[in-house]
Amino acid sequence: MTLALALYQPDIAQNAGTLARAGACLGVSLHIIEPAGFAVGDAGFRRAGMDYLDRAAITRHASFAAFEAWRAGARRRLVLCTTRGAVAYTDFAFAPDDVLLLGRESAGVPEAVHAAAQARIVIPLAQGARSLNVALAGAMILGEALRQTGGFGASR
Ligand SMILES: C[S@@+](CC[C@H](N)C(=O)[O-])C[C@H]1O[C@@H](n2cnc3c(N)ncnc32)[C@H](O)[C@@H]1O
Repeated sequence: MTLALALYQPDIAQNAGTLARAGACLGVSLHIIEPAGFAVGDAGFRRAGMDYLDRAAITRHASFAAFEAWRAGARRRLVLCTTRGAVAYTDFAFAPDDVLLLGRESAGVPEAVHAAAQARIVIPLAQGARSLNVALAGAMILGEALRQTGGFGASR
């Protein structure tokens, strides 16, 4: 089993498409927790994902509850990437089957989702900076998780 990315109610098709392409290139599945602010057939999603979307493993979950039901069945840990994280991502010990959850561009995740995660990790930022673009944050954290777990070059 390999790492997975999950997007909580993403607002911006281009960000989700960028992460779908990253997932396809790096052998990582992508879970989209609905409702999203765009249809998965959206032109911006397809433009960002390009032909890599044909190779992407994308699962759409109708709600956070549905996503949690899948995750419970799969027995996978939920690692929330959040500007309110307690642990720097470089100090966190990733497991090869972790699910890395990214929040919504406009609002992150609600408290209940924050509380449901087994870990909350942060990319420490310069003083006064609020947050990174979600696709960039996802790429940085996924890169570290793949490095730690020997996941580069593996397939799903
Ligand atoms: C644009 S940010 C959301 C901003 C939102 N106002 C908030 O405070 O959560 C979108 C998502 O990118 C990820 N992200 C952005 N910057 C991050 C950071 N420094 N550390 C960890 N995750 C980050 C988080 O998953 C976040 O929910």
